[in-house]
Amino acid sequence: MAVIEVDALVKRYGGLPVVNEVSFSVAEGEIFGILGPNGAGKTTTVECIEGLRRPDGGSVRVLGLDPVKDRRELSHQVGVQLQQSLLPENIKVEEALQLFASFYRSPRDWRGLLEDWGLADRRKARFGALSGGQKQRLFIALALVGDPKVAFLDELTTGLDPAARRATWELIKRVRAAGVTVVLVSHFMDEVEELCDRVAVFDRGRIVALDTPANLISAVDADQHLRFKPLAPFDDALLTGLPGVVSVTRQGEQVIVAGRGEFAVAVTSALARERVPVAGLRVDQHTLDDAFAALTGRPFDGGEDA
Ligand SMILES: Nc1ncnc2c1ncn2[C@@H]1O[C@H](COP(=O)(O)OP(=O)(O)OP(=O)(O)O)[C@@H](O)[C@H]1O
Repeated sequence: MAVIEVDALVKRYGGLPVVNEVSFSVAEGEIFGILGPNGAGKTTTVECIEGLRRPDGGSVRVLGLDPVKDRRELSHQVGVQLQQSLLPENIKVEEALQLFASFYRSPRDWRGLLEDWGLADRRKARFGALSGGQKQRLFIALALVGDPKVAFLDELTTGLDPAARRATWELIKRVRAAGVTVVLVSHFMDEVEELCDRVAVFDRGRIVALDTPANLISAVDADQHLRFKPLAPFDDALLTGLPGVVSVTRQGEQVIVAGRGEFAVAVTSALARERVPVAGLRVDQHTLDDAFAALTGRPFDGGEDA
């Protein structure tokens, strides 16, 4: 069942479309990623889905309801991650959770959320005294306190260190495992690759691709690179004629083989056959960054001010 259906959504500012004929649907239980550089129209799209903005064209349905007309009803079924500025500095962690729980018809037990999100020992702390990671976890807990069917999370791990990011990702997987559909707006390719079942890549108000991260990456039609340090001499001609090999270059002690398809297997087999031992063998895998560049013709530059 589609939890969210967006059909030919248009939103204009000053007559110019910033969201232009965007269509997609999100299935129940998915983690759906919305990825794109600054100004691509991600937030505007999500705000139309949340009922915060009125579309200029197209239609949006969330759990079968109209987000603008049925906003009141939907507010009980949808959780939205707040932006920092919306909580007073001196509110205590437990007060914030209690307050938000009071907005909902059938909230979750906020004490359980304190435990889940590693905030139990900070329950009496004031918001302003929390670390960046604790604030971020509190925002996610607040988005979940209404026991929503759908949660919108925006820039989930901004400002977190690598360990805290990983921990947050594991918790988001648990949120999904508990049956919540998650829409994740992100600048971070690694986060999207790790978490999202499918991702819509936004660019200049349009969706330029929508697929699983793996499919987006494997669709990149560009050379891959295999690098290694040979521990015995060999003639480059051994590799240049192999299937999929595009070029063989040397950089100091390193050999770099550019190729496509199954070329890496052919290269390593040929080296083994000729008894050329190698060290430091690695393939530079394509990433979502490469997929974005291939789709738009520009490098992805959205991470800078994320
Ligand atoms: N209220 C508004 N009035 C006029 N223009 C707006 C308004 N809100 C957004 N825009 C413009 O619409 C475009 C899309 O903005 P949006 O915030 O949706 O992009 P985004 O992909 O979420 O970017 P970011 O990652 O920076 O948040 C931008 O050019 C932005 O300047």
